[in-house]
Amino acid sequence: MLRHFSRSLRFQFLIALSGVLLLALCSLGAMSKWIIFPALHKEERGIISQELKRVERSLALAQQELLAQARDWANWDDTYEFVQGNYSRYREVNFSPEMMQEMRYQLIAFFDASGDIYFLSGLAPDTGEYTTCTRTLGNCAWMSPYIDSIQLSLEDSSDQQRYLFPGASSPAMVAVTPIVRTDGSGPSVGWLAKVRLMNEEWIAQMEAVTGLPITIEQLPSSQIEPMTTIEGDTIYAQHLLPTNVPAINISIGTQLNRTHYLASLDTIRYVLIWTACLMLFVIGFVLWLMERIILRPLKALSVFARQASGEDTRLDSALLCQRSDEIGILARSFEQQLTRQRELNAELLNLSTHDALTGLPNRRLFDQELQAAIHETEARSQPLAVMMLDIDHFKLFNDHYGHQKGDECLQQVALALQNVAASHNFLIARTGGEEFSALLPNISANTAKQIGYQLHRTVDQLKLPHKASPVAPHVTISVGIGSLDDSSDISPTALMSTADQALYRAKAAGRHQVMVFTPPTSSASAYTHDTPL
Ligand SMILES: Nc1nc2c(ncn2[C@@H]2O[C@H](COP(=O)(O)OP(=O)(O)OP(=O)(O)O)[C@@H](O)[C@H]2O)c(=O)[nH]1
Repeated sequence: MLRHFSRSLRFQFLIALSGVLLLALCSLGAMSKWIIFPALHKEERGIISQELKRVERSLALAQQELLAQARDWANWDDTYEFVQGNYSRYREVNFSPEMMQEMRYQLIAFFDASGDIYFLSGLAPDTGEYTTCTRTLGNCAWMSPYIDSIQLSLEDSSDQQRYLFPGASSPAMVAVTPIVRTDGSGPSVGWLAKVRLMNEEWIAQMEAVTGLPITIEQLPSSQIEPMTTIEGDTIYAQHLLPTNVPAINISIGTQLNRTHYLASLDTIRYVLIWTACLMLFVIGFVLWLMERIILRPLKALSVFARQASGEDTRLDSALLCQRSDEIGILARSFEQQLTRQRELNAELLNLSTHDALTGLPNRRLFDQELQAAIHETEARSQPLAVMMLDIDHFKLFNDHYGHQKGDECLQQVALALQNVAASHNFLIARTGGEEFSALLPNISANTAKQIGYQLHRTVDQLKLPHKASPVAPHVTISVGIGSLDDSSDISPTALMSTADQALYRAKAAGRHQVMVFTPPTSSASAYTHDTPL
């Protein structure tokens, strides 16, 4: 059963379409894994990268703003005069803790033309205490690292500059610019530097401006952090910015919620699952269609063919033959061939069991029927009679009238004998050249004798001329009758031998007579009959 199914078209279609489905699903999976998901991921990284650049631009703007504020003060005649000691009230007029807090300056430093400290004003990072001094000592000691870095930068460049500086608690942005007159004329008489801490307060302001969460850290230069990291439903991106202290970098970063990305993933997964289900349905539907349109009719056709080859008369091909498609054409031509084949078979069977000249059953059919009749007779204990009939002096007929006339004579005699056989419902066959045999089941020897006379009379009544016959002027026959009761055994040969012996005695007694079998004398026991088995 399983072996048969594995060779069927249904199985082959199933395997082929399952293969197609598997290939399509693998393609979908591969496309998702190597094209769709990476594209989404790239898009997500692109978005966070752009947001980070926006934060960096805001930082650059903040630095630019601080530099502009420093330049505003440095390009002012009052400052110009103050640094040269010509404006004593400059401090009182321009400096106050409120101004420092409002402007979020941590430190404002003035340097003379030789780069030495002229005046310092700042808010202590720890206490917020406002101090002014001319040296980085006492309350102004916290200013020392800033001042050192500024003086170092003055050595490198005499132009204005801005940079990031790693502070003790938080990094700071520094802007340094030369002090000149308001109209920009005259030589620089010193430098002015402003320092603003990038502390939590500053970060909060930046977050308000950008609308993004911002993290700022100071990292050793040796520590290289990845640009982008993903943790759960959050993606982080950061950028390392150099400071004027080579050993330390400042990392500025931001983060985004991945809900958009995760929602896209969910949507794509949903689409993929539904696509797979749809494909499954389509392939199932195709299989169903194939089953209905091709496989079922083909199966019916194969059943039709099997039944036809088995000569099954129950086959019903009407539905198949009514179809207008290729299967219908195939079924119709198959049925036509089958009908033709049956006709030929019937013709062949008829040819093999009937005599071509007279149309009577031949010896082959007679012997088959004889065998069957003996079995039947045995089983039911019924009588069975046989006859042998022979045209008298038929050689002389042929010699006198010719072979053609002899054939016609045989046909007429056969027809007459057949009519009698049909009326009594027994079988008569042409079993030799001019010899006929009759099989009379369930008929006693006496009744057979009556029938023998009837046959004898019938041929007589034909009055077929036979001038050469020494017996009569017309064609006559001799009849020998035997029966199962007369036979010592029940073989066909033995049974036919009784009729043959009776015929021989009819011939010997002068022909043109009916003779019933009588047991032979010892001298007559050598008579034989050549009926084959
Ligand atoms: N025309 C014709 N003659 C046939 C046919 N078959 C056999 N014969 C002839 O039938 C004749 C039979 O002759 P025999 O066996 O000598 O018998 P017979 O002449 O009838 O003599 P008895 O039977 O003794 O009365 C032969 O001449 C055969 O040629 C046939 O199909 N057509």
